[in-house]
Amino acid sequence: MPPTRIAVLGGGLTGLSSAFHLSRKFPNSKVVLVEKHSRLGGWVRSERVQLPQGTHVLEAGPRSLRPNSKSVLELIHLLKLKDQVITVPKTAAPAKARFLYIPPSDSIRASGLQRIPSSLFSLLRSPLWSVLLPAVLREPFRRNNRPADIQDESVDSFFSRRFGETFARTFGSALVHGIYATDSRKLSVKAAFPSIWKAEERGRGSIVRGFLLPSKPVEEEQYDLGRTLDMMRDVSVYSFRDGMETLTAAMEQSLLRSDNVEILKSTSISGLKSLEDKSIEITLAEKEPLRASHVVSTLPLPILHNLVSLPHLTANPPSTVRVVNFIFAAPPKDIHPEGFGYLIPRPPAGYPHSPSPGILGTVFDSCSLHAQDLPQTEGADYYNNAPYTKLTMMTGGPYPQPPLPEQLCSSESSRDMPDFVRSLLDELRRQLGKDLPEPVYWRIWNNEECIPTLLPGHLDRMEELKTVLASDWDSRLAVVGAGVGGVSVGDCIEAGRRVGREW
Ligand SMILES: C=Cc1c2[nH]c(c1C)Cc1[nH]c(c(CCC(=O)O)c1C)Cc1[nH]c(c(C)c1CCC(=O)O)Cc1[nH]c(c(C)c1C=C)C2
Repeated sequence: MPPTRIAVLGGGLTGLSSAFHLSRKFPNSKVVLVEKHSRLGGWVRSERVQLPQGTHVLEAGPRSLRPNSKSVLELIHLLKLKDQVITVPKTAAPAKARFLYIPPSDSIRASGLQRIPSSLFSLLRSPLWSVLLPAVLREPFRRNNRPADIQDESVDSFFSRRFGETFARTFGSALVHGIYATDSRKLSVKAAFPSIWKAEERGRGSIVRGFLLPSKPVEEEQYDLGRTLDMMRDVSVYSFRDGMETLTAAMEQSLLRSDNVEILKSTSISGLKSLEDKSIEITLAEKEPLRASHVVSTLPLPILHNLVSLPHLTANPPSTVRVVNFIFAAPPKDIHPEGFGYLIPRPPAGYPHSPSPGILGTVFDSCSLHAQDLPQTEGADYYNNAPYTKLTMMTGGPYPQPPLPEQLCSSESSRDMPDFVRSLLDELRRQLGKDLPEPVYWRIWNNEECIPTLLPGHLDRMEELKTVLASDWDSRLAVVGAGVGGVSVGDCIEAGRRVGREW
């Protein structure tokens, strides 16, 4: 029976996408979106700040998208956001130049900011060659060393087996910092990087061989893309003129215009139970309970665990990421090299036990996102001529961190720079090897428990969860979101697009 009333729990990316797609797919059903906070959008938060000579978009969460996610392109088409898209071509510096920062204390010979080679020529000239080249050249000739009895393992164990420990720590841990903000020794390779896990199988033990062989064609999903693919030709990454919140705000506006959608903000959920007639009752704090024929939970799994008894909801520990935006009144050329930014690998001795700045990486936002800032730089040469530079430092994850000021703040609200921000700035000067000017603006965001670390065995656990949802809840309760499927913006939108297919 098609759903009569669908409750979508959680108004972040997955919740908004679920409500948007379900309300279109079931136009005769009522969709109620319930969100604890007074705003929708979850971790997607963009803010335009006003400085004496212009305005700048700052992001707290995801800031750019890759064009390979068709579910996001479809939303851009359906929500008519094409004119607000800003793109970075594949040939531009931020697409090509990505860096690692290797501290002088590291055991590998290269130190400082090192460009990650993107071609054989650049590899041969890179001080990183001694870590990269022998590891990659030897890998196809190493014996198949995946133990027969393992179904999954950590990213670090996987890369160490195939490329050696130094490669795994230098590149693997940095990659994992930049996506999951976690320790690569804990993250499941099969859940986080399924294509690499499959490549090893295809290459009969060798990842390199596996990537050289054709992979099985997968059944193509159909998307309503309009002309978005044309717009994305030769694009490396993209965003929106007013930041990523454009996407979540447009979904919210579309839901507000829909006759069959109701949005309940500032509404906490205190319970969830299946009733005799198979409908589901959602208990709300300070409001009448809600009855639904079907429920989509996009809540973080540990939060759902407080509402209902289901297996594996607390298996994955979440990472907290502190994000600090800086604006300097100087062109990017005076602050940093041209490029996307840099990632920092795990220290050779592991993460410290005492609080530290804990920098995972820094994004050179002006390079990819200068089109968000006003006034626009005359001519194309923003790198040499823009009057301002904006960049973002990402900290936390597996690093223990010092306490934050009680009130999260920015240079607008606080006269003095907190010690934490000062320590980041000192570290930034060391890492860039430059005597930087004082920033004219800074802003702290604390993304508390924002990304789950999917521990090995995650995919099997999620299969078991699905089985229980089918047997005990008749598949009327769907559990989706970053803690179940992938953590990227595209994964969250896709999860919302697919939910309810079996209803
Ligand atoms: C709040 C910080 C976040 C960190 N990772 C993510 C967030 C939201 C999630 C994430 N970041 C990336 C991906 C892969 C995207 C894909 O399409 O494959 C995901 C799921 C890649 C990425 N990492 C950084 C940037 C700017 C991007 C591009 C996408 C985006 O804007 O999020 C930089 C970065 N992110 C984090 C750290 C520690 C870091 C360091 C420089 C954590």
